[in-house]
Parts: sequence; C-alpha cells; structure tokens
Amino acid sequence: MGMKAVHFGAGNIGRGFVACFLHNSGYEVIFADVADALIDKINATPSYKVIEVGTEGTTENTITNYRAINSKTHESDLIDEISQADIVTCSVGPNILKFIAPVIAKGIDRRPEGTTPLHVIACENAIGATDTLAEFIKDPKNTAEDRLEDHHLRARYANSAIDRIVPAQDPDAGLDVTLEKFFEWVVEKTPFEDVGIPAIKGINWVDNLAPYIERKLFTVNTGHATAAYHGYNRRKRTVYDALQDKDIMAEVRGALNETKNLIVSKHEIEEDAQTAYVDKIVKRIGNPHLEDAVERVGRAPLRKLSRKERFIGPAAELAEMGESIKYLLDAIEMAFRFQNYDEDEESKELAKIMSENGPEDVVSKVCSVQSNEKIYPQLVEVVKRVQADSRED
Ligand SMILES: NC(=O)C1=CN([C@@H]2O[C@H](COP(=O)(O)OP(=O)(O)OC[C@H]3O[C@@H](n4cnc5c(N)ncnc54)[C@H](O)[C@@H]3O)[C@@H](O)[C@H]2O)C=CC1
Ligand SMILES: O=P(O)(O)OC[C@H]1O[C@](O)(CO)[C@@H](O)[C@@H]1O
Repeated sequence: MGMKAVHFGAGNIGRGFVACFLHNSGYEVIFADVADALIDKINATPSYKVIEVGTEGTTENTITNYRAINSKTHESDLIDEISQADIVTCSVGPNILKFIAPVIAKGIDRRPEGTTPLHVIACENAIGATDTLAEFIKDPKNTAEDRLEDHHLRARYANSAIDRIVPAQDPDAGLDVTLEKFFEWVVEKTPFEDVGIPAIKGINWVDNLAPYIERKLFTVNTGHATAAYHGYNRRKRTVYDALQDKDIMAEVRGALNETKNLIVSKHEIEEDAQTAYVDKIVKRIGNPHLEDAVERVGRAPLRKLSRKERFIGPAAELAEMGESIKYLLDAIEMAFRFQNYDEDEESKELAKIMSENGPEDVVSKVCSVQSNEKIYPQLVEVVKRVQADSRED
C-alpha cells in the first residue's frame, strides 16, 4: 500500500507548502477541512499548481493524488483514514488545534495493533504547536485514560518550525497557490527515531528545535508583522509598499536588531550569522512579486500580542535582561491600533477589550504580563496612549 498523509487545513500553507512536499515525497494526501466550497473544489479538480515566484523567475509544481473530506460532516470517514494513515499534519491556525484534536484522537485510538505509530506534526506559527495538539488529543475528553499508557505505540508527536510566505490568493486562481521560492521546514527527530523518520523530502530533521523556532518566530514573524502593523497604520496596501517607506524600514530594522540581541545571547548563534539572516528576511518580506496585503500579515492581533508570541515573547525577555525594546514597543503599539473589523474578528475583540478595561487589565488580559515584570509599566504606557487616542476619535 502507498503512503498516506492526512492534512488538516487545505488553505495557503496546506495546499502550497505541506501537501506539495508530501506529494513530492510520494504520499497520497487527504485534506481535512471545514469549508464546503473548498472541499468540493478539491474533489472536483484532479491537479493544481504550486507557483514559486521571485527575482530569479518562476517555477511550477503540479500536485495530484489528493482528495478532501469535511472533518465536521464526515467524521467517521476521516477517523477511518487517520486509523490507516502514516502521518497527520495540520496548518489550521494555533487557535483551531483544539477543534481538530477529537477526530485525530478517535483515529489514533482505532489504529490496528502492530501498526507503526502515527507521526503527528503540526505546522503552525507557534512554539510547541504539536505539543499543544498532543495535549488536546490526550485530554480525557478525547482519549480514555486507560488508553494513555500505551498511546505512544499508536502515535508520536514532533514539533516543527515552518517558514514560507504564502500570501492570500487571487480568488480566480482556483486551487493554484502562488508563493515565494524560499522555504524552511524544521522538525524534531527524536520522537520518531525508534519508529522511523518519515521520508519527506525537504524537511530538516534536528535534535533541538528551540533555536530554529525562536529564531524564525522572533525574526521572520516579528519583522513581517512589524512592517504590516506600521504599514496598516500608515495606509499602505502591501508589505512591499510599507517597506518602501524609510521610516517603516527603520522600525523593522530596529525591531530585528533588538530581537537579534536575544537570539544571539540565548542560542548558539553567532552575531554575524544572525545579521545575515536578518538581511535575508528583510529581502524576503520585501519581495515585490508577492502581493501580500498588510491586513493578512497583521491578522489575529490578539494571538500576535499574546505572551509567547513574536512581540511580547522577545520583548519581555529583553526587558528582564535590561536591553532596549524601543522598536518592539513601537510595533506593539501599532498592533494595538490594528482595526480591521470587517475581516478580522480578533481585531474587533481587541477593540472591545480596550474599550471595557483599564490599561493594567488590558496588559494582563491580552499579553498575560504580570505587574512585577520589567516590561509591565512600558506596556501599560503603550496601552494608555492608544486608549487616549481612541477616546479622542
Ligand atoms: N501563510 C503563510 O505564509 C504561513 C502560515 N503559517 C501558519 O499556517 C497556519 C495556516 O495559515 P494559512 O494557510 O495562511 O491560513 P489559511 O486561512 O489559508 O488556511 C487555514 C485552513 O484551515 C481551515 N480550517 C479552519 N478550521 C478548521 C477545522 N476546524 N478543521 C479543519 N480545517 C480547518 C480553513 O478552512 C482553511 O482552509 C497558521 O498557523 C499560520 O500561522 C506558517 C507559515 C507561513
Ligand atoms: O498567521 P500568522 O502567524 O500571521 O502566519 C503567517 C505568517 O507566516 C509567514 O509566512 C512567515 O513564515 C508570514 O508570511 C506570515 O505572515
């Protein structure tokens, strides 16, 4: 029997990156999603293209051998597929992991005895996303307690860092996905070592993921979101447009200089190597061939302003170290000012929290920062400023 992968989330990263790599490595891909129109389109379209664009030109990959299942309305079909799959991956967004866990748990529970354990890899922009998913799967609501002791015989979990810019797609593009040429997919290998590491071409298997994910999240995502939030507040359309503004570029460079201090001091990464990495990232996010709207890159501000994320995560640590966080605070302020109410539920929720709470409560609710932390008073000042301006509007 051929190799089978179940991938949750047939969106941009799902179709454009993860499924493309699985397909190129010989897997049949079963997409699990909840969007009916997308599921129908996948099942009615025998192939789609992944189109890489950059200054070096354009390359195309054709993806075949896939189908899609609605994980809400066709749960039992999906449980069958998961019980026989080699691998489950997902790119649904960190807040959705709890919703996909029950069906994965049921599929795992049904795996025939003696089958190689299911390899589970979450591909989200979050530290420890697979661990988070595993916790939901192993929650007593989803897996009976008497099945936990030998759960490792049925499933193994590895965290990953995934990096590729996939902008929102042209509505007329069908299933085709246009994305940047660059990619990085780093996965922990230790959880799989005794049961076999999946043969997925392009994955960099490592023992210790922490430096990779922190470097990625606190450089690519911090820089990208900094450009997007400043760009949004200065009415720029795309991240490329934002970076043409030298004040915004200075903010991005400033923020990445600050996170560089953390990355270099915390991990075994040389300053020169991090400087070169930053330069490469600034070029990537400024790719003129990607029509990447500031609204997409700034999406979900509550998630992006949360404790372990791209702004508060590094800024809180740097503040404790006594390092400057001026530019990170500027970006945080712009994130608090992101008000894309029509398209972004989280920005509405953020505005509600801002209007119903004092600045101290906002900082504790949104950023989970405690009053005894060094960054706390600086965050309170930021929130006060944004609240004062919105009262004037
Ligand atoms: N787009 C990008 O450049 C990158 C995105 N990521 C991460 O990948 C994840 C997905 O991002 P995108 O692909 O851009 O988003 P997207 O919005 O294009 O795709 C998400 C997909 O998940 C589906 N979905 C939502 N709820 C679901 C559920 N309960 N069960 C199954 N499917 C469900 C949606 O219908 C959609 O098709 C996020 O965590 C993001 O941070 C990571 C690196 C790059
Ligand atoms: O949902 P998030 O965290 O914004 O994830 C998407 C981000 O990940 C990146 O692709 C970087 O890998 C950015 O392009 C993009 O903004």
